[in-house]
Amino acid sequence: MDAFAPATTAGGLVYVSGVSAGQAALAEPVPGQVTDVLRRLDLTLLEYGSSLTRALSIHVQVRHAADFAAMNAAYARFFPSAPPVRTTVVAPPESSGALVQMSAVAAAAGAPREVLHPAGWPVSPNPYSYAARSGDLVFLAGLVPRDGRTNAVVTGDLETQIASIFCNATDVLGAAGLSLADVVSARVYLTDPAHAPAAEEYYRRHMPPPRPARSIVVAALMNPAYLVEMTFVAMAGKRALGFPDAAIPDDAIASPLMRGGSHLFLSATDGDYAPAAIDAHARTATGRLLNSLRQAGLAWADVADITLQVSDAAHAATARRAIRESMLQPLPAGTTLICGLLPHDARVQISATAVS
Ligand SMILES: C=C(N)C(=O)O
Repeated sequence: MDAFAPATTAGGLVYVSGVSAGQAALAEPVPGQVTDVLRRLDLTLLEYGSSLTRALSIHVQVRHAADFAAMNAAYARFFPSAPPVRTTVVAPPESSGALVQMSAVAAAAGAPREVLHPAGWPVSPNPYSYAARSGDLVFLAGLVPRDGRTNAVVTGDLETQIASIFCNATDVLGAAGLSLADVVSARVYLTDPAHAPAAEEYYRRHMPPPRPARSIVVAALMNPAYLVEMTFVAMAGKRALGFPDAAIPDDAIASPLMRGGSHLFLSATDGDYAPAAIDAHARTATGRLLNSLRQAGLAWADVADITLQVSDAAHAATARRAIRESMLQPLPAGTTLICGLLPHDARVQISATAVS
């Protein structure tokens, strides 16, 4: 019983669930697996009336940071021009032989697609664009502490690194005529949970309230010097709270649900805390998500895509089964991310995108 559909179409976008290489390619090294995964994404997108060339955003999980260069070389062959934005983190795909897992969001048939580049910036050293727009929705690449104007890696403490990410984000959003006040969704990847308080303090000072829906997890990144990566989605001039009646305090780190036009972004909901059983964690997280949807006048059927964050690969199948048992058809697309969670005693978290 799977909790995720292979893909869903909603609001002019196709959401494709996370996939690893098929059985026949699992014995291959990284280039063969990357090629197989991208072909599988393409086939699914074609079935849903889109294609890999119309991808807006790809999320990549690699098992070993040492495979980054080989992953990039194989990946680049699929995108000779105008590649989608991309976020890459070190996270073990669930299947034991898999070295890489990817999920995608693409423009549906007939929907516009355009990549954007900040004025004066050199091209990215890796095969991804910095921003991709479809209609009013703008996806940003996972931004790392690398000065976009020079491609120099920014070392230093967490505050220095986040400052460089916010500076890059300002330039990239500017290329779309947007600002940080238009961000509807943020995903934060920290390499060390001890950095969370400093990251939250900087984020609170620089992200204008009401702050976007957000998830924050712990994962290693592609360059050992990086302490943080952030992925934003923005919506031109249409950001609004998902629950218009709910007062969100100005110091709240995230809004539970942020609307951008017809798209709704739900912050990651926690399950129970250790030592509860994993299925209880997953049911609680699903219940909280459903509650947020109901408060916004939405239902499970409006969910297009979910990210299931679990603290251990051993929890993934149990969590998915419990989610599947607590929800109704139709199934959303989904990705499982095995990573460190915050707070440290969380075991399961779920974030989602819905379309009304
Ligand atoms: C830094 C990235 N966004 C990447 O390599 O995907």
